[in-house]
Amino acid sequence: MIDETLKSIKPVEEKWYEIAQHRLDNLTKPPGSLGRLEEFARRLVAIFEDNAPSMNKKAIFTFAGDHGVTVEGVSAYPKEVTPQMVFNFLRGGAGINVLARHAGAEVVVVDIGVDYDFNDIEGLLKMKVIKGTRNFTNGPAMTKDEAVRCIEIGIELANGYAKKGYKIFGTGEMGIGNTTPSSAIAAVLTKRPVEEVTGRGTGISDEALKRKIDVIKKAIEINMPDPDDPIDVLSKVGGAEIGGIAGLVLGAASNRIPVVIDGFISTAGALIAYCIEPKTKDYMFAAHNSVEIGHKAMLDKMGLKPILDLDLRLGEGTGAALSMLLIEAGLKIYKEMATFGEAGVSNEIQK
Ligand SMILES: O=C(O)c1ccc[n+]([C@@H]2O[C@H](COP(=O)([O-])O)[C@@H](O)[C@H]2O)c1
Ligand SMILES: Cc1cc2nc[nH]c2cc1C
Repeated sequence: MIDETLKSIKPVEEKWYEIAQHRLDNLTKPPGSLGRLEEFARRLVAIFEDNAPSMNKKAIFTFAGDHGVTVEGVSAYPKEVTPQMVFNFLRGGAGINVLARHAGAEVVVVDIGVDYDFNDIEGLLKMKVIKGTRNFTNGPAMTKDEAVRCIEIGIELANGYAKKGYKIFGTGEMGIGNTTPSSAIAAVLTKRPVEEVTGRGTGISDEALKRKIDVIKKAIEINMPDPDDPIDVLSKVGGAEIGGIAGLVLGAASNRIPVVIDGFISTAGALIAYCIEPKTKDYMFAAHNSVEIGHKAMLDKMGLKPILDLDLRLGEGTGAALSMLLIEAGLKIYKEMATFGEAGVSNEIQK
């Protein structure tokens, strides 16, 4: 299934950027004066291959998973918070629910790896691959099959929501401990020292940060993830929600749907997808610059420039929801602004 998806991922065509640029330069403004809003419009026109696309249906996928490595004391919060927050998402009371409502996006909550039995609770997509990953200081977090299954779930969701007419996706996640595997992925795939890509996550002490760095170093030493094999990296030092996000990005690209990448953990998932197929980059928007150090290294590796810089570090998809509003603003400018000709405004630049 992954191979089939990869085959259908095409880069966006230069021709469409030129078509979009031509219109942008005819709108009543000095060329380039709407800055990155113009970039968003150009990219959307090229992704959709449509000069007047609409993005009325938006979905943010919040993948939840637990992490065996939390027994090492790498988070400021207990792992029970993961299922508790899932209930909060389903009741509509979490940060992502508020900001998604603000952005007019639907929140899709996916249990891909929570160490809790939700039974038949309404509103949750039950796609559990694993009841929490294994503690990766002793061996791989997941088997290769489990990692592949997580990616497939992301692809299946992208295919299903594309079919239902959704036009833009956002990524999000919830998982106590998940900045630890994300830093491990960042270190392996960007080849940076662990210290440079490991931060405080939910807000750990200096002492816990030292422990977290040692834990990640040990995990990389013991598991020896192959930096040239992103699925090997995902299975050995990753997490279920990170795999789901990687799959969603691959599926978005194969369906020609723009995907807004949230913060640090989402970017680790996006980086796995990028290393599997670099063409996915054409479909990605980096929502924001997370407080988490190490985020920039991953964005730089993919050549993505974050849209917002609001000192966010919540995850869930909150940054993705906010930046969707700006991406949409760029499209509205493109579709609704008058041209020089229509408005009778002179387009002659004085010498
Ligand atoms: O999105 C981010 O950049 C981000 C940065 C730090 C923490 N988080 C969230 O906090 C949790 C992980 O933090 P931790 O300290 O438990 O590894 C997880 O539920 C994430 O959604 C998210
Ligand atoms: C309360 C809480 C909410 C979260 N949302 C994403 N990560 C989180 C971590 C905590 C601790």
